[in-house]
Amino acid sequence: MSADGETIEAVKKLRQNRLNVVQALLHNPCPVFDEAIARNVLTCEEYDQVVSQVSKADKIRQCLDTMEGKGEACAEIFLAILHDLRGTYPRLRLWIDDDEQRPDTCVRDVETKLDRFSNEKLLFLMKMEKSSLSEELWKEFPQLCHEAREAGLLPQCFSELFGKLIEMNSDNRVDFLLNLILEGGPKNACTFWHILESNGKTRVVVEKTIIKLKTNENMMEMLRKYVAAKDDLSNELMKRVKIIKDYNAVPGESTNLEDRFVEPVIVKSKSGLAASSETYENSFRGRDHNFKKFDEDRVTRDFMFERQDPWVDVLSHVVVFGAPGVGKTMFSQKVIFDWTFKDGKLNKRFDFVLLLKCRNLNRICSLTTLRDIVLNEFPCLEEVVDDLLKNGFRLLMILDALDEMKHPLDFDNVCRSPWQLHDLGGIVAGLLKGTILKCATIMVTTKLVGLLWLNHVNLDPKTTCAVEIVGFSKEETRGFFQKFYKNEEIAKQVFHHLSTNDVLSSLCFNPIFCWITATCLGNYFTHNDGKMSDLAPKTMTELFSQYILLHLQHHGGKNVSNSPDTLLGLCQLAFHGVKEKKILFTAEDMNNHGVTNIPQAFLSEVHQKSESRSICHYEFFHLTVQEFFAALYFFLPRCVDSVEEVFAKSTDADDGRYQIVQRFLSGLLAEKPRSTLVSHFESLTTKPKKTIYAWLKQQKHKDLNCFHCLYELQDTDFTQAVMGDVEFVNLTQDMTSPVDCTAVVYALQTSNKPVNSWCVKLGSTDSTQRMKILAPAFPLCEKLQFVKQPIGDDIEIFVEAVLSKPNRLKDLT
Ligand SMILES: Nc1ncnc2c1ncn2[C@@H]1O[C@H](COP(=O)(O)OP(=O)(O)OP(=O)(O)O)[C@@H](O)[C@H]1O
Repeated sequence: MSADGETIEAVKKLRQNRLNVVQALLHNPCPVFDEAIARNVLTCEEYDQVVSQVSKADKIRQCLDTMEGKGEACAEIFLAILHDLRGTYPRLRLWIDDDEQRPDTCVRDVETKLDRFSNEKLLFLMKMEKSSLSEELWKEFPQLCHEAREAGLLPQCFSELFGKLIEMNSDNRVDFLLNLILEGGPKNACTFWHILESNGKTRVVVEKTIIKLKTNENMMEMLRKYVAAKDDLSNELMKRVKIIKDYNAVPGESTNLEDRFVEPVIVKSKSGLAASSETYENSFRGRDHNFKKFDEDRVTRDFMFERQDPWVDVLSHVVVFGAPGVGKTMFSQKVIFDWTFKDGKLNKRFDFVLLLKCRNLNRICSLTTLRDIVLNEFPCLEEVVDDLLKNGFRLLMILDALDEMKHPLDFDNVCRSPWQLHDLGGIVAGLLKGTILKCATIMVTTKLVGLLWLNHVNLDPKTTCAVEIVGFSKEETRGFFQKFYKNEEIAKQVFHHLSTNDVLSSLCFNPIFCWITATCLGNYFTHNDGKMSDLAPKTMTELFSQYILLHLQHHGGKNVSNSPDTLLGLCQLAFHGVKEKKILFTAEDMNNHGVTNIPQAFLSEVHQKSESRSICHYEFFHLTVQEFFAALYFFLPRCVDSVEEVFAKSTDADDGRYQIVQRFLSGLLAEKPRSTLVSHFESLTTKPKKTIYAWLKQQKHKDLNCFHCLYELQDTDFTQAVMGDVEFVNLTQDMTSPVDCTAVVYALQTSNKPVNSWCVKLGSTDSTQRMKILAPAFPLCEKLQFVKQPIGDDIEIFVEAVLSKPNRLKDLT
């Protein structure tokens, strides 16, 4: 209330929103001034004073000062003017009441008509009219660029490149500008229409468009159909992606994507696709991920859909690749989920998103058209499909799991039109090559093997964004457990269990192993008394045995457990694969090993291109699973291969192919995994025991892998026996990861063996973590030497460990 009792709500509102008003009106405040004169709240003198200010911002401020100075009644009328003109200044809608009851008193004809259209319709209208707008606005281009900049409609990168932008002189310069405006989504399109309308030179273009709309029923109808189809598609996709089903879900059981999804580490591919595809061969190894090294190249989901070069019109390809189980499918689900939210960045960028799963496309065997494929998947697009597929502008087409595509991609005979009858291989090849939907963005997810297909496309690096999903770092793993258990306490306990066990936690960088670990460990931590937690899997073999059991109980594993022949064949296939460094198997391989009934719980289909056709291969859904089955093979009574081979090979220092198999072989001698597995398998022998024990004794731990085997074996007596004459002097020099440290410390602590001299190298990236793992073993040493690197910041951990129990330490350097 003011001193004379008058309420001062309107004045207060104007004052509070002063900055908002200035920003909203900035691109052209004149219509507001005109309306203020028309409604008698601004006199001619006051108007002269307003327009005599130098900048537009100061003109608006002067006008606001005048209104506030004239009191509540004037301020109320001024607020009403802003309300009536809210269509011209969309930013006003951020705070001004959008009260439909309030009658529009504005008399400005064209504007009222623009106001009748939703922002979405104005965006589609701009798209539809792009070519005629391009022609008619060519001359006004520099002025429009200025106005678009003032209204904040240009992407950030053009604040620096603005000088270059207004100098553009090409025929398609307006087209380019309109693309930039459209990139900002419906609100920006609406503001731009109003900019056109408020400029004397361009107003006629708006009027012409409105008249065209009024006289052309089809155009009006098309706008309506577009908006409706987009809504329908959005609802349909939301239904499909918001729920995920775990591998072991019982019928009816599901989880919300948002309740499970954790942002994985994604890095920009530096080497380019050709080089990355070559590394497929090398993917046979390489589990250790040091996430720190990815920090620099890490990218966000939004970044992937930004044009890398500001001057290109569209981003043509987004390629997302990564190891099996690393979360490529989950990622594309999340992209779609984000799009379904209005006002999100992706929703502004793309009007339509289509998801085609290559596995589903495999069902198509006859000639077809892209139009039919799309309609079959999304019948809700019936009314707009032809327009949509004309060139695909502002369309995101996602091809999920290209590696699973059965049809050969025919790059010599590509499809050239969405309406052309063609085989599927030619259609997908056309999408990748851009002979169809040339203005769309095609996103492909694939394992490395699928990148071989893309080598045929010569993707332009300026219009392509290639990224690799690397997996979860420690932070994401923690986040995953929190989401998975939905119980802070259990998540904490499991995470703690893992942080004291590098053997298991090192697996969790791959989301699928993170899920396996979470699935298997949960039961051990649900009881508050903590009694069960001691029984939780500690070794890789215990974890995998639990997981295999889980798969056999659910998820179609029954044909393995009910059929000893299938199991034997599967294990034999796995072993021969490891032996030949092979992870992809043909149908012939399957036959040769007697795997007639493909167990989908463990093997997935991959389609690899050869000269002119696509060959169907099978692979274990992860190499580690293959290695587990390879080890299991030697415990089956009908195994015909000799386990000696697995240990003989390890003398060749460069060949690590059997390392993990050796660990699983040792682990399968241990009691816990055997008792887990025995309920589902025909009896497991102990045939390999003699060879494994002999090898471990004879190696005397020259090979670091022996320590891992001892860890998996969990046999205290044997560990004590073999640790008798081990030389430690340079042992940690070979330790390449914290997991190695864990295995060595286990052996030392179990045997309680005094160590004469030990040279420790902590490494530069994870020295604290290594120090924490190794420290409990330091009291056993007489002479301890830290090479290349002093203890430094980790001194406290060191001191605490050494003083915590009687120690033999005499010499420390
Ligand atoms: N970002 C994530 N957040 C949470 N869980 C994830 C994530 N990514 C993957 N997962 C888990 O890992 C499992 C496998 O993921 P997904 O199927 O997406 O992998 P993929 O890379 O497509 O595998 P493949 O190459 O074998 O087809 C999912 O079912 C889920 O349990």
